[in-house]
Amino acid sequence: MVSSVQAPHKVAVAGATGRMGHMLIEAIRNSGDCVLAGAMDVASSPSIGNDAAAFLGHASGVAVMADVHAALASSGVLIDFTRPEGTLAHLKACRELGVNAVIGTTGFGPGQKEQIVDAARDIAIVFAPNMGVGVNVTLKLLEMAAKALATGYDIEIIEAHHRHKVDAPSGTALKMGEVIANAMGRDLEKCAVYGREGVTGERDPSTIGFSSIRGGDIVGDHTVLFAGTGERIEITHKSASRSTYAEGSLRAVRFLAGKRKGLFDMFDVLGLK
Ligand SMILES: NC(=O)C1=CN([C@@H]2O[C@H](COP(=O)(O)OP(=O)(O)OC[C@H]3O[C@@H](n4cnc5c(N)ncnc54)[C@H](OP(=O)(O)O)[C@@H]3O)[C@@H](O)[C@H]2O)C=CC1
Ligand SMILES: O=C(O)C1=N[C@H](C(=O)O)C[C@H](O)C1
Repeated sequence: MVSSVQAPHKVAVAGATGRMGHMLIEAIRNSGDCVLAGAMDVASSPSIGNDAAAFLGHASGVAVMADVHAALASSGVLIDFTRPEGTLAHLKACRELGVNAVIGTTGFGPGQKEQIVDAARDIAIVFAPNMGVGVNVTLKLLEMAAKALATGYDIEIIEAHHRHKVDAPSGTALKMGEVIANAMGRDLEKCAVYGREGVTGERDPSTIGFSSIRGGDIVGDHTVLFAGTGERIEITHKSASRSTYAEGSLRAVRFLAGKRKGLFDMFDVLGLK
């Protein structure tokens, strides 16, 4: 449902010339209740100074800027799909200016995640490794499957992404592992196995395995395999377009309208908790 609370939502986009940046600027333009109020990218980007919607053949009146504070000056919320170090620098500025944030970036280490938790004491943040509705419903299905298949089934998570992706396993695969481990009362940090090579020995039944494939223009595929004796169950989600991530991000923007502080995820946004 499209909320009209505080609409139009004034949205800044970080990584404005990236794959998700472009998808978000197009989704904002088509949304009806959000307006592009700021756009930022790294200082070395050749697009600095250009209109942020030029790639659509449209003039938004918003230039891509390297100055984070200037790009946030007219915005109520930032959508950030960049890199962990960039997101954390942007978040510092959001905190100083009282701008809320939707964070889709993946690849954060534990200390970096703590910084996001800390920022949520002052501003409202939606932080999720996958903004797509379908993936979040898949996470709920996995929770149910993991409880029912707690013994006798080996769990393997296989993800495939495009050749440009820089982090592995994907944030979504790690979240799937976390949801499954929590449902089974296991600690993912202790039971995760990342890739296999050489003489590995027999499989330890308490482990959750991760395999990552990188190639071509694969948008994002995730399969969780529950391999038992005499049967196996596979739960798969495949993304065919990044538009699902952009639409989910705009749902997060609407969810944050009127919120002052706190850390939320897409289960909160979609009412799946
Ligand atoms: N949560 C979700 O639903 C989804 C999450 N993602 C995640 O979003 C992130 C971005 O993905 P994608 O759009 O494909 O990546 P891209 O590389 O296409 O875009 C990243 C953008 O961020 C900029 N950037 C890079 N480093 C920094 C930095 N240190 N500070 C500020 N800006 C920076 C890049 O600029 P330049 O190109 O000039 O370096 C580029 O404009 C990844 O972490 C990815 O895993 C992706 C899709 C969905
Ligand atoms: O880098 C990507 O492209 C994606 N990243 C996210 C992740 O790491 O899970 C979400 C989606 O799979 C696409």
